[in-house]
Amino acid sequence: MPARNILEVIDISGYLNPQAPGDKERVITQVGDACRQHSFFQVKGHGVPLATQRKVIESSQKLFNLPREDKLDLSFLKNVVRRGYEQSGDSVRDGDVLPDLKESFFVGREEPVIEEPGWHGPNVWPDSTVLSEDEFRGPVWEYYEATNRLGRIIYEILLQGLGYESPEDVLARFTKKPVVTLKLIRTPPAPTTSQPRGQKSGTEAHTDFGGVGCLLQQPGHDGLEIWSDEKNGWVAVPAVEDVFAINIGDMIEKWSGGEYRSVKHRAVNRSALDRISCATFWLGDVHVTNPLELASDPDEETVGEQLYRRFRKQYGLWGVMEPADYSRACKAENVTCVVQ
Ligand SMILES: O=C(O)CCC(=O)C(=O)O
Ligand SMILES: [Fe+2]
Repeated sequence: MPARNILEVIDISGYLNPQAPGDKERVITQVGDACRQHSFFQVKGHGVPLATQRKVIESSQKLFNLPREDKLDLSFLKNVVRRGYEQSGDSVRDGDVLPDLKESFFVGREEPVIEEPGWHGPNVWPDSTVLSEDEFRGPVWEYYEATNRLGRIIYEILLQGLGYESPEDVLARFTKKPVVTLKLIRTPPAPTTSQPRGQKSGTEAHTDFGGVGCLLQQPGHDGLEIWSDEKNGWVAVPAVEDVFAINIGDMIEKWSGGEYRSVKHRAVNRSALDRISCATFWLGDVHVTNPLELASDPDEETVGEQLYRRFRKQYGLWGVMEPADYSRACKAENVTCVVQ
């Protein structure tokens, strides 16, 4: 396997629109090698239109620039399907004393009613008098759909790299209604005064919960750093327009028997300006256990259970609800909840 640069940008257009025999296979090999060596790679030629990327960054800025009260009206902690606004300070990473500084906004698959508390239901959108459809909901949804497609394609490529010749058949086992979450993030500049223990900025060091993460950094606003065992240090990933950073989460590490590992990363904004990033996490169906034959899981943990385990820890400070509590919360808030 040729040694690959951790910051290599792989052009996946040969997979999406092959022009010559071997184009698809070349991409599959490049991605597979990058995953085995670094569990991280970047892509161009991905099919997400540039205009869609630019608009989602502008829309995110508009949302985060709203008055704090307007944002807190949309709080994800009040929402039974965990959509909406996460204020700075809500999330704490393993081993850290103080919480992340970043603020976020969560969007997921749009369902008309709460089908499954904690997972599937309507999104939370700012009222159109606060941010019009054109200013926020439209561009954000367009981006959600485009990166939903990209995440699925990356999964397809990863599965082929693991030796599955018919990725569609494998995907059919765990993606009937996959959880796909978009997180819009604003990371403030790192504080200039000396830091209390554990708090640097933005998003502290962590691995992602689940499957494939597709991250767009606001061009020119670096921040993402990947841990490299080889270098025994952090590697800064430059924020280049039209390039997505892709990383593997804990669930794929488990499912692939460690062949693809979950990479530790963090976001530190070393500039004087705010930084926007947009992360789409492509997971799987809530109730499936490992659909691959590469590793057995004696606990038979489902996708949903894995996510809850991590989510509870990360937001434990604020008492995140257990699944059963969601239906009670639905009743209390008088919202439709089809799961009791
Ligand atoms: O903001 C970033 O660049 C990284 C965010 C991230 O790693 C996450 O939200 O899981
Ligand atoms: Fe992450």
